[in-house]
Amino acid sequence: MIGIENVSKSYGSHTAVDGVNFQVHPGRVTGFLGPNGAGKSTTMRLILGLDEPSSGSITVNGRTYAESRAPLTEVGSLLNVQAAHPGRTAEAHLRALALTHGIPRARVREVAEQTGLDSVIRKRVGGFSLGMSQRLGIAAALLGDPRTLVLDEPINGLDPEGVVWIRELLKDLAAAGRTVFLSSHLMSEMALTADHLVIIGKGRIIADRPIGEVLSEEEAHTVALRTAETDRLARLLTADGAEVEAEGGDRLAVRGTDGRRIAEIALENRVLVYELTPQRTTLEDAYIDLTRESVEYQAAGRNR
Ligand SMILES: Nc1ncnc2c1ncn2[C@@H]1O[C@H](COP(=O)(O)OP(=O)(O)OP(=O)(O)O)[C@@H](O)[C@H]1O
Repeated sequence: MIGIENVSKSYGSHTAVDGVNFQVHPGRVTGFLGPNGAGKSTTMRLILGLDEPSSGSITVNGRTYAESRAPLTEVGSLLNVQAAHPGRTAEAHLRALALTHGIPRARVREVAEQTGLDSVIRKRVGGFSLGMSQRLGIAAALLGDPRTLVLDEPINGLDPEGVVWIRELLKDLAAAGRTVFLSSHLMSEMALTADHLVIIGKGRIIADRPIGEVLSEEEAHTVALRTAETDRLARLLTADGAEVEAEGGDRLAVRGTDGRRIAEIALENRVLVYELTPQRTTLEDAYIDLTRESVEYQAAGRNR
Protein backbone atom coordinates (compact mmCIF):
# COMPACT_ATOMS: atom_id res chain seq x y z
CA MET A 1 0.00 0.00 0.00
CA ILE A 2 1.31 3.43 -0.94
CA GLY A 3 -0.21 6.53 0.65
CA ILE A 4 0.37 9.96 -0.82
CA GLU A 5 -1.02 12.86 1.17
CA ASN A 6 -1.00 16.47 -0.02
CA VAL A 7 2.35 16.01 -1.68
CA SER A 8 3.96 18.88 -3.57
CA LYS A 9 7.41 19.12 -5.10
CA SER A 10 8.90 22.27 -6.55
CA TYR A 11 12.14 22.76 -8.41
CA GLY A 12 12.91 26.45 -8.00
CA SER A 13 9.78 28.29 -9.06
CA HIS A 14 8.47 25.29 -11.03
CA THR A 15 5.92 23.07 -9.28
CA ALA A 16 6.37 19.55 -10.69
CA VAL A 17 3.87 17.89 -8.30
CA ASP A 18 1.09 20.02 -6.89
CA GLY A 19 -0.93 18.91 -3.84
CA VAL A 20 -1.30 15.30 -4.88
CA ASN A 21 -3.44 12.83 -2.89
CA PHE A 22 -3.95 9.18 -3.75
CA GLN A 23 -3.46 5.65 -2.51
CA VAL A 24 -2.15 2.63 -4.33
CA HIS A 25 -3.76 -0.52 -2.99
CA PRO A 26 -2.46 -4.08 -2.86
CA GLY A 27 -4.03 -6.83 -4.95
CA ARG A 28 -4.38 -4.84 -8.14
CA VAL A 29 -2.27 -3.25 -10.84
CA THR A 30 -2.46 0.53 -10.67
CA GLY A 31 -1.43 2.42 -13.78
CA PHE A 32 0.03 5.92 -13.48
CA LEU A 33 -0.62 7.87 -16.65
CA GLY A 34 0.14 11.33 -17.86
CA PRO A 35 1.68 13.26 -20.71
CA ASN A 36 5.41 14.07 -20.76
CA GLY A 37 6.44 16.29 -17.89
CA ALA A 38 3.20 15.65 -15.96
CA GLY A 39 5.07 14.60 -12.82
CA LYS A 40 5.06 10.78 -12.96
CA SER A 41 8.79 10.21 -12.49
CA THR A 42 8.97 12.91 -9.83
CA THR A 43 6.13 11.24 -7.88
CA MET A 44 7.82 7.84 -8.18
CA ARG A 45 11.15 9.26 -7.00
CA LEU A 46 9.37 10.77 -4.00
CA ILE A 47 7.71 7.43 -3.18
CA LEU A 48 11.12 5.76 -3.26
CA GLY A 49 12.70 8.38 -1.03
CA LEU A 50 15.12 9.45 -3.76
CA ASP A 51 13.87 12.99 -3.43
CA GLU A 52 12.20 14.91 -0.60
CA PRO A 53 8.73 16.35 -1.09
CA SER A 54 8.51 20.14 -0.58
CA SER A 55 5.41 19.39 1.52
CA GLY A 56 3.09 16.51 2.34
CA SER A 57 3.80 12.93 3.36
CA ILE A 58 4.36 9.60 1.65
CA THR A 59 4.16 6.16 3.20
CA VAL A 60 4.85 2.72 1.78
CA ASN A 61 3.30 -0.15 3.74
CA GLY A 62 2.54 2.35 6.50
CA ARG A 63 6.08 3.68 6.86
CA THR A 64 8.14 6.35 5.16
CA TYR A 65 10.74 4.84 2.85
CA ALA A 66 13.59 6.21 4.98
CA GLU A 67 12.23 4.21 7.96
CA SER A 68 12.42 0.86 6.14
CA ARG A 69 15.53 -1.04 7.15
CA ALA A 70 15.85 -3.13 4.00
CA PRO A 71 14.03 -1.23 1.26
CA LEU A 72 14.72 -3.84 -1.43
CA THR A 73 12.64 -6.35 0.49
CA GLU A 74 9.93 -3.75 1.09
CA VAL A 75 9.77 -1.92 -2.27
CA GLY A 76 11.11 -3.10 -5.62
CA SER A 77 11.67 -0.34 -8.13
CA LEU A 78 12.58 0.19 -11.73
CA LEU A 79 13.48 3.78 -12.51
CA ASN A 80 16.59 3.98 -14.61
CA VAL A 81 17.05 1.06 -16.96
CA GLN A 82 20.77 1.68 -17.39
CA ALA A 83 21.41 1.58 -13.63
CA ALA A 84 23.68 -1.51 -13.80
CA HIS A 85 27.43 -1.08 -14.40
CA PRO A 86 28.05 -1.94 -18.09
CA GLY A 87 31.22 -3.92 -17.35
CA ARG A 88 29.46 -6.26 -14.91
CA THR A 89 27.64 -9.42 -15.81
CA ALA A 90 23.93 -9.56 -15.02
CA GLU A 91 24.69 -12.20 -12.41
CA ALA A 92 27.37 -10.07 -10.71
CA HIS A 93 24.97 -7.11 -10.66
CA LEU A 94 22.16 -9.11 -9.07
CA ARG A 95 24.52 -10.86 -6.63
CA ALA A 96 25.96 -7.54 -5.47
CA LEU A 97 22.45 -6.25 -4.84
CA ALA A 98 21.49 -9.46 -3.02
CA LEU A 99 24.60 -9.28 -0.86
CA THR A 100 23.92 -5.75 0.37
CA HIS A 101 20.43 -6.81 1.48
CA GLY A 102 21.23 -10.22 2.97
CA ILE A 103 19.26 -11.95 0.22
CA PRO A 104 20.39 -15.57 -0.44
CA ARG A 105 22.28 -16.28 -3.70
CA ALA A 106 19.67 -18.81 -4.77
CA ARG A 107 17.21 -15.95 -5.18
CA VAL A 108 19.38 -14.53 -8.02
CA ARG A 109 18.78 -17.72 -10.03
CA GLU A 110 15.06 -17.58 -9.27
CA VAL A 111 14.58 -14.02 -10.50
CA ALA A 112 16.79 -14.65 -13.54
CA GLU A 113 14.49 -17.52 -14.47
CA GLN A 114 11.36 -15.53 -13.71
CA THR A 115 12.50 -12.70 -16.00
CA GLY A 116 13.84 -14.89 -18.82
CA LEU A 117 17.44 -13.85 -18.22
CA ASP A 118 18.96 -17.25 -17.44
CA SER A 119 20.58 -17.65 -20.88
CA VAL A 120 22.38 -14.28 -20.65
CA ILE A 121 23.08 -14.18 -16.92
CA ARG A 122 26.87 -14.46 -17.48
CA LYS A 123 26.94 -11.76 -20.19
CA ARG A 124 28.09 -8.20 -19.60
CA VAL A 125 25.28 -5.75 -19.06
CA GLY A 126 26.93 -3.25 -21.47
CA GLY A 127 26.03 -5.49 -24.41
CA PHE A 128 22.37 -5.85 -23.44
CA SER A 129 19.55 -4.63 -25.66
CA LEU A 130 17.06 -2.20 -24.13
CA GLY A 131 14.62 -5.08 -23.67
CA MET A 132 17.23 -7.20 -21.85
CA SER A 133 18.23 -4.24 -19.65
CA GLN A 134 14.56 -3.78 -18.85
CA ARG A 135 14.28 -7.44 -17.81
CA LEU A 136 17.39 -7.04 -15.65
CA GLY A 137 15.86 -3.98 -13.98
CA ILE A 138 12.71 -5.97 -13.27
CA ALA A 139 14.79 -8.89 -11.93
CA ALA A 140 16.49 -6.44 -9.54
CA ALA A 141 13.11 -5.06 -8.48
CA LEU A 142 11.87 -8.60 -7.69
CA LEU A 143 15.05 -9.71 -5.91
CA GLY A 144 13.93 -8.87 -2.38
CA ASP A 145 10.46 -10.41 -2.97
CA PRO A 146 8.94 -7.02 -2.03
CA ARG A 147 5.30 -6.38 -1.17
CA THR A 148 5.30 -3.22 -3.26
CA LEU A 149 6.60 -2.57 -6.76
CA VAL A 150 7.12 0.87 -8.31
CA LEU A 151 7.99 0.64 -11.98
CA ASP A 152 8.61 3.62 -14.25
CA GLU A 153 7.72 2.73 -17.86
CA PRO A 154 8.51 -1.00 -17.48
CA ILE A 155 7.11 -1.78 -20.91
CA ASN A 156 9.56 0.52 -22.70
CA GLY A 157 11.85 -1.31 -25.07
CA LEU A 158 10.19 -4.71 -24.73
CA ASP A 159 9.32 -6.68 -27.86
CA PRO A 160 5.71 -7.93 -28.24
CA GLU A 161 6.54 -11.18 -26.45
CA GLY A 162 8.16 -9.17 -23.64
CA VAL A 163 5.08 -6.97 -23.38
CA VAL A 164 2.83 -10.00 -22.93
CA TRP A 165 5.28 -11.44 -20.42
CA ILE A 166 5.39 -8.33 -18.24
CA ARG A 167 1.63 -7.92 -18.40
CA GLU A 168 1.15 -11.45 -17.08
CA LEU A 169 3.91 -11.02 -14.49
CA LEU A 170 2.40 -7.83 -13.08
CA LYS A 171 -1.07 -9.35 -12.96
CA ASP A 172 0.27 -12.42 -11.16
CA LEU A 173 2.15 -10.25 -8.64
CA ALA A 174 -1.01 -8.25 -7.94
CA ALA A 175 -3.11 -11.42 -7.70
CA ALA A 176 -0.65 -12.66 -5.06
CA GLY A 177 -1.57 -9.58 -2.99
CA ARG A 178 1.26 -7.24 -3.90
CA THR A 179 0.94 -3.53 -4.56
CA VAL A 180 1.88 -2.89 -8.19
CA PHE A 181 2.28 0.71 -9.39
CA LEU A 182 3.53 1.35 -12.90
CA SER A 183 3.76 4.37 -15.12
CA SER A 184 3.22 4.36 -18.83
CA HIS A 185 2.14 6.65 -21.60
CA LEU A 186 0.80 3.67 -23.55
CA MET A 187 -2.93 3.76 -23.00
CA SER A 188 -3.59 0.65 -25.03
CA GLU A 189 -1.19 -1.29 -22.83
CA MET A 190 -2.73 0.12 -19.66
CA ALA A 191 -6.16 -1.00 -20.80
CA LEU A 192 -4.84 -4.55 -20.93
CA THR A 193 -2.70 -4.47 -17.79
CA ALA A 194 -4.06 -2.09 -15.15
CA ASP A 195 -7.14 -2.57 -12.96
CA HIS A 196 -7.03 0.98 -11.68
CA LEU A 197 -5.84 4.24 -13.19
CA VAL A 198 -4.34 7.35 -11.65
CA ILE A 199 -4.00 10.06 -14.29
CA ILE A 200 -1.77 13.07 -13.69
CA GLY A 201 -1.53 16.29 -15.68
CA LYS A 202 0.42 19.46 -14.84
CA GLY A 203 1.41 17.89 -11.51
CA ARG A 204 -2.23 17.40 -10.44
CA ILE A 205 -4.36 14.29 -10.27
CA ILE A 206 -7.01 14.38 -12.97
CA ALA A 207 -8.56 10.95 -12.38
CA ASP A 208 -8.24 8.16 -9.81
CA ARG A 209 -10.68 5.45 -10.81
CA PRO A 210 -11.07 1.82 -11.83
CA ILE A 211 -10.30 1.44 -15.52
CA GLY A 212 -13.84 0.28 -16.28
CA GLU A 213 -15.26 3.47 -14.78
CA VAL A 214 -13.00 5.73 -16.81
CA LEU A 215 -14.41 4.00 -19.86
CA SER A 216 -18.08 3.91 -18.94
CA GLU A 217 -18.22 7.53 -17.78
CA GLU A 218 -16.94 8.74 -21.10
CA GLU A 219 -18.76 6.13 -23.10
CA ALA A 220 -21.83 6.64 -25.22
CA HIS A 221 -22.19 10.30 -24.42
CA THR A 222 -22.68 10.97 -28.09
CA VAL A 223 -24.92 9.17 -30.53
CA ALA A 224 -24.11 9.62 -34.21
CA LEU A 225 -27.02 9.29 -36.60
CA ARG A 226 -27.96 9.71 -40.22
CA THR A 227 -31.42 10.73 -41.32
CA ALA A 228 -33.18 12.15 -44.38
CA GLU A 229 -34.78 14.86 -42.19
CA THR A 230 -31.96 16.42 -40.20
CA ASP A 231 -33.68 19.74 -39.41
CA ARG A 232 -36.96 18.19 -38.27
CA LEU A 233 -35.34 15.47 -36.18
CA ALA A 234 -32.92 18.01 -34.64
CA ARG A 235 -35.91 20.14 -33.56
CA LEU A 236 -37.75 17.12 -32.11
CA LEU A 237 -34.70 15.92 -30.18
CA THR A 238 -33.89 19.41 -28.89
CA ALA A 239 -37.51 19.75 -27.67
CA ASP A 240 -36.96 16.45 -25.81
CA GLY A 241 -33.95 17.95 -23.99
CA ALA A 242 -31.10 16.59 -26.10
CA GLU A 243 -28.20 18.60 -27.44
CA VAL A 244 -27.96 18.28 -31.21
CA GLU A 245 -25.17 19.26 -33.55
CA ALA A 246 -25.37 19.18 -37.35
CA GLU A 247 -22.36 17.31 -38.67
CA GLY A 248 -22.96 18.12 -42.33
CA GLY A 249 -25.04 16.29 -44.96
CA ASP A 250 -27.43 13.80 -43.39
CA ARG A 251 -25.46 13.50 -40.13
CA LEU A 252 -26.31 14.62 -36.61
CA ALA A 253 -24.37 14.19 -33.35
CA VAL A 254 -26.66 13.94 -30.33
CA ARG A 255 -25.72 14.28 -26.66
CA GLY A 256 -27.70 14.06 -23.44
CA THR A 257 -29.90 11.15 -24.51
CA ASP A 258 -29.48 7.57 -25.68
CA GLY A 259 -30.04 5.62 -28.87
CA ARG A 260 -33.29 4.06 -27.65
CA ARG A 261 -34.93 7.45 -26.89
CA ILE A 262 -33.81 8.80 -30.28
CA ALA A 263 -35.33 5.76 -32.01
CA GLU A 264 -38.63 6.21 -30.09
CA ILE A 265 -38.89 9.89 -31.08
CA ALA A 266 -38.06 9.07 -34.70
CA LEU A 267 -40.69 6.32 -34.77
CA GLU A 268 -43.41 8.44 -33.10
CA ASN A 269 -42.83 11.18 -35.67
CA ARG A 270 -42.27 8.85 -38.65
CA VAL A 271 -38.80 10.21 -39.35
CA LEU A 272 -36.60 7.77 -41.21
CA VAL A 273 -33.28 7.13 -39.42
CA TYR A 274 -30.93 4.80 -41.28
CA GLU A 275 -27.92 4.89 -38.98
CA LEU A 276 -27.82 5.18 -35.20
CA THR A 277 -24.46 4.60 -33.53
CA PRO A 278 -23.64 5.22 -29.87
CA GLN A 279 -20.03 6.47 -29.97
CA ARG A 280 -17.90 4.21 -27.84
CA THR A 281 -15.03 6.16 -26.39
CA THR A 282 -11.88 4.14 -26.15
CA LEU A 283 -9.68 4.50 -23.12
CA GLU A 284 -7.26 6.33 -25.37
CA ASP A 285 -9.95 8.90 -26.29
CA ALA A 286 -10.84 9.33 -22.63
CA TYR A 287 -7.19 9.85 -21.78
CA ILE A 288 -6.67 12.40 -24.55
CA ASP A 289 -9.77 14.26 -23.31
CA LEU A 290 -8.59 14.19 -19.72
CA THR A 291 -5.08 15.36 -20.49
CA ARG A 292 -5.76 17.76 -23.37
CA GLU A 293 -5.57 20.76 -21.11
CA SER A 294 -2.19 19.66 -19.73
CA VAL A 295 -0.75 19.09 -23.18
CA GLU A 296 -1.95 22.47 -24.40
CA TYR A 297 -0.41 24.07 -21.35
CA GLN A 298 2.90 22.37 -22.09
CA ALA A 299 2.91 23.34 -25.75
CA ALA A 300 2.25 26.96 -24.76
CA GLY A 301 5.01 26.74 -22.14
CA ARG A 302 7.57 25.53 -24.68
CA ASN A 303 6.84 28.45 -27.01
CA ARG A 304 7.38 31.00 -24.33
N1 LIG B 1 15.53 17.64 -11.03
C1 LIG B 1 14.70 18.49 -11.63
N2 LIG B 1 14.98 19.81 -11.69
C2 LIG B 1 14.14 20.68 -12.28
N3 LIG B 1 12.97 20.35 -12.84
C3 LIG B 1 12.62 19.05 -12.83
C4 LIG B 1 13.47 18.06 -12.22
N4 LIG B 1 12.84 16.85 -12.34
C5 LIG B 1 11.68 17.08 -13.00
N5 LIG B 1 11.55 18.40 -13.28
C6 LIG B 1 10.40 19.03 -13.97
O1 LIG B 1 9.24 18.61 -13.32
C7 LIG B 1 8.19 18.32 -14.25
C8 LIG B 1 7.73 16.89 -14.09
O2 LIG B 1 8.72 16.01 -14.57
P1 LIG B 1 8.61 14.42 -14.51
O3 LIG B 1 9.88 13.85 -15.03
O4 LIG B 1 8.17 14.00 -13.17
O5 LIG B 1 7.43 14.14 -15.52
P2 LIG B 1 6.96 12.77 -16.17
O6 LIG B 1 5.48 12.75 -16.06
O7 LIG B 1 7.69 11.63 -15.58
O8 LIG B 1 7.36 12.96 -17.68
P3 LIG B 1 7.99 11.94 -18.74
O9 LIG B 1 6.87 11.08 -19.21
O10 LIG B 1 8.48 12.86 -19.80
O11 LIG B 1 9.08 11.20 -18.03
C9 LIG B 1 8.77 18.63 -15.62
O12 LIG B 1 8.36 19.93 -15.98
C10 LIG B 1 10.25 18.54 -15.41
O13 LIG B 1 10.92 19.39 -16.30
